[in-house]
Amino acid sequence: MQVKVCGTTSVRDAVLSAGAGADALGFIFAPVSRRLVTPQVAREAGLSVGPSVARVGVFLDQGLDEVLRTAEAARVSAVQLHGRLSGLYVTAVAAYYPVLRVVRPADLAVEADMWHGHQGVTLMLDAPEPGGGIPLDWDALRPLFPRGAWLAGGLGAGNVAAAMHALNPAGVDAVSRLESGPGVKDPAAVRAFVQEARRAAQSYPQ
Ligand SMILES: O=C(O)c1ccccc1NCC(=O)[C@H](O)[C@H](O)COP(=O)(O)O
Repeated sequence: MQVKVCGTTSVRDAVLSAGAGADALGFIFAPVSRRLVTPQVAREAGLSVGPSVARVGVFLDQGLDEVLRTAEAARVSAVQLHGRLSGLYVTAVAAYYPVLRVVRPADLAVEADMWHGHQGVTLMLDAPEPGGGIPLDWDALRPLFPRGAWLAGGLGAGNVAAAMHALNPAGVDAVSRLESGPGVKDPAAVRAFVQEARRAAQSYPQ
């Protein structure tokens, strides 16, 4: 079970999240985000935590060229793709990086079929508004949730165990509930989130 802390905007927060035990850090390169980070800062932050922590570049409806150039400049180890994207586009990115393909509940069944058995693409179920802090209806999604998929959407220390119990995801991801302000991590909230996710993973192993 993997734990990703998203919306990293500084070396300080990268070190904090890695120190708390996060497996992956998210760096958001979507201009609409209040957690936008430059490739240079993301690269520096990635270097500050070492290679055992995955560095995930996060994009929303951006051109293929922009995604690949930004990912290269930031030296990320994986790419997370939000938005209305064709299968061809996702496959093209997956030729270069492991992909977390983010889907909304309404698209879950179709996308799960599309990517079933594709080694380089992992699904992440998220709320319709990324980074919005709104949890999904986990019980309603239980029959649809694919094995091996990740879960995001309004997760924090207070609810990650219940979400994992309901859906048994392969990874969890969060941002809003881990912040003291947009793009600034709350150290206690980050530590508690990682700790609770680990505790829940021991109670409900994959
Ligand atoms: O968080 C953002 O500002 C954001 C903007 C545009 C695309 C993606 C974004 N975040 C991606 C994430 O991976 C978030 O962690 C995920 O959506 C969950 O967010 P939250 O519900 O706030 O925990």
